Amino acid sequence: MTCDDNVGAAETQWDSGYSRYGDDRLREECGVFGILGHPDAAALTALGLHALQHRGQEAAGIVTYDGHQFHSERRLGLVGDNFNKGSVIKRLMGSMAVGHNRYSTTGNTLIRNVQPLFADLDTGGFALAHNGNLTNALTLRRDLISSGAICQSTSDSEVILHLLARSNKRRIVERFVDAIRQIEGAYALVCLTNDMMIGARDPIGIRPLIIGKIDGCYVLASETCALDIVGAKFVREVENGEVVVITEAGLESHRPFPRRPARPCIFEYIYFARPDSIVGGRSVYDIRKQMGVQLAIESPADADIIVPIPDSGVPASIGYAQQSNLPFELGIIRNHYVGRTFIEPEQRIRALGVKLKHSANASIISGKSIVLIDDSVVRGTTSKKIVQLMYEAGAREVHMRIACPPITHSDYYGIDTPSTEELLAAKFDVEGMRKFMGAHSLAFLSIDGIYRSVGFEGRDPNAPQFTDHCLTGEYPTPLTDQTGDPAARQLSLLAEVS
Ligand SMILES: O=P(O)(O)OC[C@H]1O[C@H](OP(=O)(O)OP(=O)(O)O)[C@H](O)[C@@H]1O
Ligand SMILES: NC(=O)CC[C@H](N)C(=O)O
Ligand SMILES: [Mg+2]
Repeated sequence: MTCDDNVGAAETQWDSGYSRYGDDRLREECGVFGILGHPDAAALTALGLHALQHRGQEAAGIVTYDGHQFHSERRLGLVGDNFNKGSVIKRLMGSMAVGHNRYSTTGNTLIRNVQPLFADLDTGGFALAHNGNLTNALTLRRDLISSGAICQSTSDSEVILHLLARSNKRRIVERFVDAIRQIEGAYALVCLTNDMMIGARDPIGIRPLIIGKIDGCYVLASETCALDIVGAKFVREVENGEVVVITEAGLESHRPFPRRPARPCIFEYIYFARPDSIVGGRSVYDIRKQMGVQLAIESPADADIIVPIPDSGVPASIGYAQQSNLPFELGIIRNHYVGRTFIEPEQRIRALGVKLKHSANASIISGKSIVLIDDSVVRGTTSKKIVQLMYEAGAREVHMRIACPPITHSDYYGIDTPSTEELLAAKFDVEGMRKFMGAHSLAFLSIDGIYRSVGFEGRDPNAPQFTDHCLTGEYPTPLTDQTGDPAARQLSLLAEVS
């Protein structure tokens, strides 16, 4: 099957539970944002989503409530292309809004899967924005369908709406708690009802969610960079397993799960979050720089200059250069009109994207022995292309250094890896990867090096401080859908093109 076979194909959830529709895409994260009680709710949500664009480039949506009706705009494409007109923002009336940037993990890139999802419940309207991925969604979906549910989308997130609708509890918050007690996996949720905004994080807090305030109004967002853009002040994080209910009267906190230690995803620090965000009380930029420092301590290289692979490799390169006392040089120039390539849906386009995105600054590279630094290697598309580019620009030696350990396992919590076999580090050992890339030498940061960069002495094997399943294969929740009946992975018989 080629990538193009994806178009118009009925949707099936394949072997490992990932959404494979004939392409080998690796997708990640989503961005969520919500605000209650502000006259410019839709405009601020559009700005917040803009700041969170790095978390999802596939589609964006905003739902508002004006006291009488909900208004929804859900579009395929970037926030800046779809929510840049006054007329669109004007249509989104009301002082309550919730927004979402999507990268699909379950369900194709179709308008019916674009969030926020909306349902008319007997308690009123309910809009849902979800970052993460549910690991028992297919099992729940099959049960719901066999008891009469008619699913409107093929996204895992929709099961939450059905569970809410079917709950026999009276109050909406009780129904919500009833619903999230049945789901497994990763979720940071921002929801809107007729009179409240609800935020929730899964019991170990895999995906981030923070609380801010602007002009006396509460804001919920995936990252602090979304607060900064609208001028909101950071209040605190929504804690793991916490449900916050925000009304005009203020914020109420609920604890529907037994208390457990948090285990947020280590990849927020490695790649996902924006470097100017503060995640878990730590600056992402500082941590990435520390990853570079640790990498230089563990795997020094005899070279002339340090060259970052933009964008995410930049902070680690600064740390590596400082630690090794070598000059930091922009040997690769990044084209600003190409986004994140790792999250590009199709491998063919991703490969072209990498080519378009990075150009060699030959006057810096020529004749030099260089250390190339990137934050991570997934398929190896970027590193292979860039090593080649460096040699073409006249590099004498190219030493590749990666500021995280090899990614050997797939993710089930909001990053859509194609299959474990397609991860470069699952196919080859370090020497095999070096040969694949064509580099003179190759080294990865150790797992303890990652934990040291975040401020610990190392990884606590008895109670790991983060979930690092992609690096260790230790999954922190049951993977129910992986053990279920493969027949249940047929998501929809309907073939659609958009
Ligand atoms: O091994 P690969 O499959 O190529 O994936 C890894 C690359 O993808 C990411 O960059 P991306 O272009 O997505 O985003 P960035 O601009 O934030 O670095 C990451 O920073 C690596 O450079
Ligand atoms: N990456 C995400 O957080 C995706 C959210 C949800 N699972 C979807 O596919 O729409
Ligand atoms: Mg990169």
